[in-house]
Amino acid sequence: EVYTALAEMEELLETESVLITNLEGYIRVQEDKLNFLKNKMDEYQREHSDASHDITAYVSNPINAYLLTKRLTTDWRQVENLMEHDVGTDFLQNITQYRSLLKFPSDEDLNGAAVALLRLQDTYQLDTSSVARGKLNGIQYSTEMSSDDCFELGRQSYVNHDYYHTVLWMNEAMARMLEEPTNHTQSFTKADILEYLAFSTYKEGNIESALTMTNELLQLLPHHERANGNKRFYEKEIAQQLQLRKMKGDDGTDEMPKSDLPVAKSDPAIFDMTERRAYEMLCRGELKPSPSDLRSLRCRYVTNRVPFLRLGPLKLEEVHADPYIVIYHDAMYDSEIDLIKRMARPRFRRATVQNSVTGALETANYRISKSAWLKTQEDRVIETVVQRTADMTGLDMDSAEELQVVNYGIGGHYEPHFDFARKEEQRAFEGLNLGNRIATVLFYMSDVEQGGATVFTSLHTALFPKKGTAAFWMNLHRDGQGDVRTRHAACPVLTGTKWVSNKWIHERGQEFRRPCDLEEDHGEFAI
Ligand SMILES: O=C(O)CCC(=O)C(=O)O
Ligand SMILES: [Fe+2]
Repeated sequence: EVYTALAEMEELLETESVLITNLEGYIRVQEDKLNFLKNKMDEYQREHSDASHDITAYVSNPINAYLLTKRLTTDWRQVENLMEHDVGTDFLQNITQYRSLLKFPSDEDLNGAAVALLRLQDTYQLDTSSVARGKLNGIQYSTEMSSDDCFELGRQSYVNHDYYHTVLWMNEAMARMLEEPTNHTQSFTKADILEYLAFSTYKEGNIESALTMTNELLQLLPHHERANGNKRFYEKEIAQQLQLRKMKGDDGTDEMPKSDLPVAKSDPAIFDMTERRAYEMLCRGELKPSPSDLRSLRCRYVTNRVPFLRLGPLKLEEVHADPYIVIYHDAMYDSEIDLIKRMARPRFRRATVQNSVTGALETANYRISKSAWLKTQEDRVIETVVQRTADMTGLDMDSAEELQVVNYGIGGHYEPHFDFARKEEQRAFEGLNLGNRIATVLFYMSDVEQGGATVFTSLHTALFPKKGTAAFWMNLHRDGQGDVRTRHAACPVLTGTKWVSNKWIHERGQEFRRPCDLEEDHGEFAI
């Protein structure tokens, strides 16, 4: 699929450009054909009206007689042949060939892109009509959505069992439809919208509104069978509820209202509402650490860890005291970033997560991105970056994983998680034999126009990407236990593109650099 990385979606524009050229070609050939036929018709008409003035005189001229006969035999055959010849075939064949050469999105991509748009709408509290008008978080972009686009998004939500967004987008489709000039090629009618709206409104628990909409639908199409059945159901249900309110008791034997609209399985929510609220508020920049948390934080140059740093000190900014989280500025240079992106692009694979039971790597909707791994020895630039990571962390890099380069897709995100493996995840990092992930270094390789922050849900701390900076924190306490306070997430990218790379460092080899202890650390700085 392509929707999981914007870097890959760029290729779709190339596909589109080829399709446009192809369509242009088809239209030109079709127009030539029609022009030829039109000229022929004019010629026929001209001759015919001449002849009609005096039919006898016309045919009595042997030349005319010959030409008339010719027009209706060989000339006409040519017309028939041309009418019969379907100029579309060649162009369709071309498109079939392109399918194996060019990148085409699939239905899964369409669904992924739709779900992404809805996720952005929820996380950033974007109101439906602003989104439809191309406004994202107050910034007006050039794109607008037609009623057809809104209807499709509503339908997609319905298929995903997401009745909440179905109602929002079907209402928007209706509003837009009434504003737009009559469109005869529209794939849906007002009645279709009402049917989706009524059923989804019922699913959302509002039977009265569902009934009102069904009645409205029946005014348009009085014999709509399903709507008539649903109307009876809703009326009965409302009557029963009224009765129930008077005296308790309900036999609940009624048949459910019917819908033949397609439905797919939905995902269960994966993190609790309190954390979700914190996560979303952090993503929107609405939740900040308290002033007392911020008071102790400093910026400083790091010059003493290795001699090289006297020449090129690291620029450290503390962002959280306990657990200690810092940002290094100018931790990766533009030229390094360019090369790393170039190396990663052809190797992108959909990012996976580890199944906590089986240890297997699998894809999940809560992590939408593509990633690639780069080995230290592959290029001098990677070596330099890894050396700098050693300087930034004071940790041994022999036990570090390869550099993981990540590009997020439309609304790409990674929901709250720990980078370390928990006790129950016995099989995590199996085979590496390097212990748990003791530390994370997260390089930001792009600015992100809107959204895409890294947020620590229990620390109320958000890091907004700035190209060239790197975040660093320890995932484990001194006693080797995971520090649950490091739980973090990547917020959905609202606009712009987000590139990061991860360097995960493991426990093995850090014994003298960060000696372990029988106790947890208590607020002492890690570096
Ligand atoms: O992209 C981000 O901001 C965070 C990524 C992350 O947490 C991860 O890949 O483990
Ligand atoms: Fe992470």
